[in-house]
Amino acid sequence: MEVNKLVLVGFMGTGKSSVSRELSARLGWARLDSDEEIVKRAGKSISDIFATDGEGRFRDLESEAIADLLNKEQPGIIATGGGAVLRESNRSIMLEKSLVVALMADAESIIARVSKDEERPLLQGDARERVYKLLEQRRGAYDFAHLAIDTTGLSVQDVAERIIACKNEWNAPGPSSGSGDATE
Ligand SMILES: Nc1ncnc2c1ncn2[C@@H]1O[C@H](COP(=O)(O)OP(=O)(O)OP(=O)(O)O)[C@@H](O)[C@H]1O
Ligand SMILES: O=C(O)C1=C[C@@H](O)[C@@H](O)[C@H](O)C1
Ligand SMILES: [Mg+2]
Repeated sequence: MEVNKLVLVGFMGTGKSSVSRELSARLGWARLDSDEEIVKRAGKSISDIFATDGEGRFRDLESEAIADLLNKEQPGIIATGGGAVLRESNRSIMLEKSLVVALMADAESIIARVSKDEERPLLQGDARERVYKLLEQRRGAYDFAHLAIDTTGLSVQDVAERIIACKNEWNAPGPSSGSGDATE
């Protein structure tokens, strides 16, 4: 069966939200974002959820949002929060229901990208130090994805093009369809 969901996973600032917008425009698929869904459902910002309800509550809302978005009938691109991969239940539903793409970038690119806005509670304080520490803690956390793309030095458009090429290859009929090692 042809894949009709793409899930983007990756550390903060690797471009999941931006690339999902580009993919949605090119494929005509719905653009869904677990962070945005959580904010909509909770009626408050991610920083407020962390501050008033705690990270555990945020993670529960995140798991619910991811499952609900993946269970929609319509084709879609789902950008996930940077920590969505931490729960095994999230990883398994993503792998079951979609083509999972991990976006990567080197630490300095991530720092440059995330310093443009303040909406990341886990990077409060010294963002540079926090990025290096969290990247170390999450080493390997995104390796479960079906494919990985290093976005360092690539534009959002370049990344979207590569993902579409991989999706088409994944769907293509043939002996290696869907089972080959598409990891870049
Ligand atoms: N390939 C890229 N090259 C340069 N800048 C980029 C690239 N991808 C994203 N950006 C910029 O980096 C910033 C963060 O991107 P984005 O919000 O898409 O990341 P994210 O992975 O969704 O982060 P989060 O996990 O925190 O939601 C934005 O300002 C975006 O314009
Ligand atoms: O990496 C993380 O744990 C997070 C990333 C963001 O997308 C948000 O989901 C939230 O700030 C937590
Ligand atoms: Mg995002």
